[in-house]
Amino acid sequence: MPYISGVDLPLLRSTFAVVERRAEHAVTYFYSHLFWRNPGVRELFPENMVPQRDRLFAALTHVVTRLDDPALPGYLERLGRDHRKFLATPALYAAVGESLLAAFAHAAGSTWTVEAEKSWSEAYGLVADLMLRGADESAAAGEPAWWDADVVGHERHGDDLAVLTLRPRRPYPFLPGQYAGVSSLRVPRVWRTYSLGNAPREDGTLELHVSRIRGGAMSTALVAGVRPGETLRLSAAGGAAVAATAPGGLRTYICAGTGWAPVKALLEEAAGADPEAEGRIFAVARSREYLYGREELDALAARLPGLSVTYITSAPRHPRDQATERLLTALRACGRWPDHDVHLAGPPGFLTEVSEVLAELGADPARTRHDVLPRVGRFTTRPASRAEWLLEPPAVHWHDPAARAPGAF
Ligand SMILES: NC(=O)C1=CN([C@@H]2O[C@H](COP(=O)(O)OP(=O)(O)OC[C@H]3O[C@@H](n4cnc5c(N)ncnc54)[C@H](O)[C@@H]3O)[C@@H](O)[C@H]2O)C=CC1
Repeated sequence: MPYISGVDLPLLRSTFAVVERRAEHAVTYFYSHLFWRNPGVRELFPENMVPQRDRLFAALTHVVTRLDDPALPGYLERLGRDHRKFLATPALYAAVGESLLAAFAHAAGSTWTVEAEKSWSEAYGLVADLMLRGADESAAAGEPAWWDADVVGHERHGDDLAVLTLRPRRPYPFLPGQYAGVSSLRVPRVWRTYSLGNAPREDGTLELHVSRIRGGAMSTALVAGVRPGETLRLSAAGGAAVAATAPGGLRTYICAGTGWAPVKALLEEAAGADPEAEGRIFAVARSREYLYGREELDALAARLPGLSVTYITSAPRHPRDQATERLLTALRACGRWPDHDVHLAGPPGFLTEVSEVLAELGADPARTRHDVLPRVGRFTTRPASRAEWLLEPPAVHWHDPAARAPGAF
């Protein structure tokens, strides 16, 4: 049963299938319409609109393919709560709805009937209402739209890596293994997610581990620009890769690059709550110079003597991904995979490759935990038909705020 009554779901999906095939065209029309009709709105969006364009259709696809999913209202309420950081007002939701329908009408051509328009208008209204309800509830609970956090430490590890220490100005609730949206005035209105690199501390400080991405404005600003004394913004912590292994349970932690950050947080938690923990840790980096967390990992391993530690890097002058091959060889030599919880963090390609091999080795996919990471998609790589979406629904670029940290704000 669709949870949205009065909306013709098959009609909604068939018009969306037509619009999706002309996605690039529809998105260009949508933003032109939105900015032309609402001149003040352009400045709410980042300067670089290219990633934004993919995000719009990824989000729409997520909603359209799940209109009959009972989990959708909760998802939309959390999304609305998260959108407070974009300063999304009821007027903006209304303007977006108007431009979306105009763009759909334009892209759908003769398939855009009065009935289709009515169904889309009703469906958008319901989506916007649920998102606004989530935003209102979070504001009524006293949750800020974002947390200001002062940079109190900035440690460089070579040209491409930095560990930032932040002190939020008000209590920031999170669980070990979660991530936060981060924004800097150096790159206005852009938000990127980074894992929090520590378990909650008494002094409230947080670590962000940042690897500079070629051409990435935010990662470059955080690694090479930001200095102590500056202020960053954090959105509410989210992420589902947080369930700690029950005391006494076997576990394997595998991290690559700055995927060390959430694993470090989980290990800090285990060192406090479960020092007898048994299992293994694999820390992977493209070269020895990129193993920036070695001292901390050795110190944590000393507090967790039941966990073996293996460092793996590519051989000198070998490609970055040789480290993954070496890791997979090491994982194949390990036993008892069905008995282990596996905590994984690292680049998306790494997660895909390692998860597949772990499943072949007998690890339980339900006990293999990692964040849902965005696929870097362009229109050209988007599935072309509804059948393809069903086989391989595109991942949503917005982070999944499903597992927010509990607590007072
Ligand atoms: N919560 C999480 O899961 C976190 C994920 N990350 C992700 O990690 C990445 C950071 O990258 P860096 O620290 O620069 O790591 P990196 O680019 O130096 O990669 C580290 C290692 O991962 C493996 N790897 C990388 N790309 C691969 C691919 N496509 N296929 C197979 N193996 C691959 C290689 O062995 C490489 O040596 C970002 O993509 C970020 O999104 C970062 C922090 C937390």
